[in-house]
Amino acid sequence: MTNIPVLEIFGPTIQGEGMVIGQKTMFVRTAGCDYRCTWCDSAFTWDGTAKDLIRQMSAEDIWQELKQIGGDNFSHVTISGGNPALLSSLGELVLLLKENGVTTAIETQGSKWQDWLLAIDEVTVSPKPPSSGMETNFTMLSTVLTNLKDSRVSLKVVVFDDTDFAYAKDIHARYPHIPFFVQVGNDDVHTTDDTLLISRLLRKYEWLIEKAVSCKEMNDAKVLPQLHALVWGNKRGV
Ligand SMILES: C[S@@+](CC[C@H](N)C(=O)[O-])C[C@H]1O[C@@H](n2cnc3c(N)ncnc32)[C@H](O)[C@@H]1O
Ligand SMILES: Nc1nc2[nH]cc(C(=O)O)c2c(=O)[nH]1
Ligand code: SF4
Ligand SMILES: [Mg+2]
Repeated sequence: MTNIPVLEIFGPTIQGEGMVIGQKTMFVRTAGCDYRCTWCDSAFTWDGTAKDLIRQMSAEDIWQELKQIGGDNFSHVTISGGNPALLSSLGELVLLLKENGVTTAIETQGSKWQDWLLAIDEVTVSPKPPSSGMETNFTMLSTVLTNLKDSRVSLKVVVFDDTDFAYAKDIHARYPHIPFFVQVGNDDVHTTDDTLLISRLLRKYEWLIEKAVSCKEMNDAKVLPQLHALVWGNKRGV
């Protein structure tokens, strides 16, 4: 069945964010999202601008393309989007990767559940702070996190300002036993001026570190930049 809408397959690169930052990985980016974050760095997955690039693929098609692009140089695949948890059809891909000895990770915002999430090796759940313009459904988020209680899961909140930081504290307090990450927000996702962007992101990283180290509720949190943005700026497919 060619029923997985794919926008990008790329790598190997490194995971630039969160719980397995630095891990060599391939990426599969699916199309479509139930959110519309104001600052989304992958808005082309849902705003229509890349609709002609969407390919309806089968799990086997995706696996063949991963091998064609990555050769022998990968053993890990990250599925992102958009929101991949919109797609029940991804279960087949997750199974196929597992059968071939490939470990898997996923990026999702915790607004939807799929049973195949239980077969993913590293699940990153990233609820959205006020600056995104989105509202968190805490009932759904709690259901997702409860279902994943025996999985390797982490929470990652992108922070742009003080209000977002307060939201991040609240999320960490609600789910204290889940490894927690705050991530620098990129507020200029279109610039091609890497030098300017990188120096800005580093200043924002310093600001976020300052916030976290002076906050006792964040004693157990990890503070990270988007490593890929510091290396490649806003370039796509890295
Ligand atoms: C593009 S999203 C796709 C997966 C899923 N929809 C989600 O948001 O978790 C992947 C990750 O990028 C983060 N992200 C998106 N735009 C960002 C930005 N402008 N600055 C920093 N992180 C961003 C999201 O919060 C999420 O953790
Ligand atoms: N290198 C790299 N790391 C990432 N971590 C999360 C990404 C995403 O867009 O979901 C991403 C991405 O697009 N590239
Ligand atoms: S949930 Fe993720 S993909 Fe969807 S709009 Fe927000 S950041 Fe973008
Ligand atoms: Mg990204």
